[in-house]
Amino acid sequence: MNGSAQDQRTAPVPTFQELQERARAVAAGPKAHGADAAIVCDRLVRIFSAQGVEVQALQGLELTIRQGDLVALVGASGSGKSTLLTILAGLDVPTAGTATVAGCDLLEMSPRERLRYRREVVGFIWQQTARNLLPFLTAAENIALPMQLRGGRRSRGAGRQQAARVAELLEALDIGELAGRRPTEMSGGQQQRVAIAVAMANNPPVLLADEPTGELDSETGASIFEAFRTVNRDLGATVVIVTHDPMVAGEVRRTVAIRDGRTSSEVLRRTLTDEHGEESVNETEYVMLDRTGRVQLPAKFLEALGMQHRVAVELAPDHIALRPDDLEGH
Ligand SMILES: Nc1ncnc2c1ncn2[C@@H]1O[C@H](COP(=O)(O)OP(=O)(O)OP(=O)(O)O)[C@@H](O)[C@H]1O
Repeated sequence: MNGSAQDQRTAPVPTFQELQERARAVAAGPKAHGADAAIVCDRLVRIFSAQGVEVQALQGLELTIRQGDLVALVGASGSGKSTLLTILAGLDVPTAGTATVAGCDLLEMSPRERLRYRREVVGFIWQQTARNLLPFLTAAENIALPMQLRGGRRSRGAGRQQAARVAELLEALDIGELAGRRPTEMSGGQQQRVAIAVAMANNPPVLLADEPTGELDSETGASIFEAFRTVNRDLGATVVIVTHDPMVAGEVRRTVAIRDGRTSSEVLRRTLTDEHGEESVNETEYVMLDRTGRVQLPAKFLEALGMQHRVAVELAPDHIALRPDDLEGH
């Protein structure tokens, strides 16, 4: 811009640096609860009725997952993990409560919006390797398919963009040599890595996986987990993995346990570096506190101290102490 044009300006145009500072200030300002979350579930309930019997698979589940997190969901068989995941995937609808994923309200979507949601907002990986890929297509064709189904107005260059995205995903997940192979020509682990690329084809902000390493040996499982880490770190997706695999649960920063259709406890892991540069992993276990003040204590803690029915509770300046009931029978 020349000098005379600058002189004619009435309001000064902010510099790039000023704009950056403003953006930082807005980002650092106060936020509503869950505003920066990828997933927020509030009092989520799912009741199934089968042959006149009602099963409460989710019983008021609360869960917040931040953008960019890599989270494992664990819990006993029948605790409600898959029910939660299928709701988050837009494949099932809760009976009550609210669930929001990447700003989409899962209870309010029209069928058309739900279809778009499943194609563009969440990627999903099933445990059964064969369920994730079409058997008559090669890996590269499987990865291109979600982009073709997304459709919209076909611009010139769309095909080139799709081919570039396929190449990008093949490289990011280190599966370039599988591009021309059909699922029957791949191992289970290779199929799952291709499945992760398929799920990420339309660059969804959230990736969900139900027992993705369930059919694989532990070494192959570790390579699949590495692929999830890549997707989380390099492609920026928030990743939620339902797993029984202790290796997976032990590697993520956050493990959320589900019990009887509710989030019951979680473990947060932080890597600490001491003054000698030695790294150690610090694990802290948390239990959920609901809005009425109820907490569900880990069964192993209760068993260790023989706590049942009633516990003595005492307020200290910085904590609440729970002790076995020493007046039992009174
Ligand atoms: N379609 C359905 N109809 C009836 N009951 C169902 C249905 N889906 C799930 N349930 C019931 O809901 C409860 C939770 O099931 P869910 O599959 O979510 O558990 P899970 O924690 O994923 O178990 P697993 O680890 O064995 O997969 C179980 O009691 C199950 O029998």
